[in-house]
Amino acid sequence: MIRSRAVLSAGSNVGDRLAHLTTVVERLADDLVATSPVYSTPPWGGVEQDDFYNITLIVEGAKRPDDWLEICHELERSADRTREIRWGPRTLDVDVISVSYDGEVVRSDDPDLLLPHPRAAERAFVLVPWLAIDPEAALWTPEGARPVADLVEQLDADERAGVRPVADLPGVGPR
Ligand SMILES: Nc1ncnc2c1ncn2[C@@H]1O[C@H](COP(=O)(O)OP(=O)(O)OP(=O)(O)O)[C@@H](O)[C@H]1O
Ligand SMILES: Nc1nc2c(c(=O)[nH]1)N=C(CO)CN2
Repeated sequence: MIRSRAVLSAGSNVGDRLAHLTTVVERLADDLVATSPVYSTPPWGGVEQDDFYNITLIVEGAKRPDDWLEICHELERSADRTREIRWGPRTLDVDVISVSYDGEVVRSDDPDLLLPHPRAAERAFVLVPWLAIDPEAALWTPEGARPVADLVEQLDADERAGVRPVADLPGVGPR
């Protein structure tokens, strides 16, 4: 099978947030290209709740887009993730932000796997960690491919400032 590269975003704001994010890095260890530091991030989406810890990861392997999504769901299930409130508190949320084959970005309007993730461009908690591990990163948006650095610049200063690095996961700093 042809290798694909995916950008994944993981977040947690219930229970041991670092432990939950560590399960993601451990599960993906064989495919890992880069893991961002852990960022503390204010809740996005309007629901009052505790701050999240977030990471963005770049992974590469002989996998189809659905395979990456399945791993995300498997990780959420292992963390006993429940979905009560949209954009509400959760032990672990893992989203597929973008998938590409040899630089060619996959676009999907399948509601089970929208690609690139339609809300990524608005989320400092995705973009800031992504930029930290790939300063050249680009995200396909309805306006075309946009450098992640420009998308970050265009976010509210407050939103950007709220996203703060707090830790590297044990043994898995950026590389
Ligand atoms: N790119 C994607 N990554 C992850 N899930 C996706 C994606 N596109 C569609 N989905 C679907 O979205 C559904 C809801 O996912 P989830 O509960 O994680 O949403 P959410 O994290 O609350 O909100 P958001 O989608 O805004 O991040 C899942 O059933 C999943 O199949
Ligand atoms: N800061 C931050 N906010 C969120 C997050 C997240 O991972 N980080 N995930 C959500 C679920 O969709 C809703 N809001």
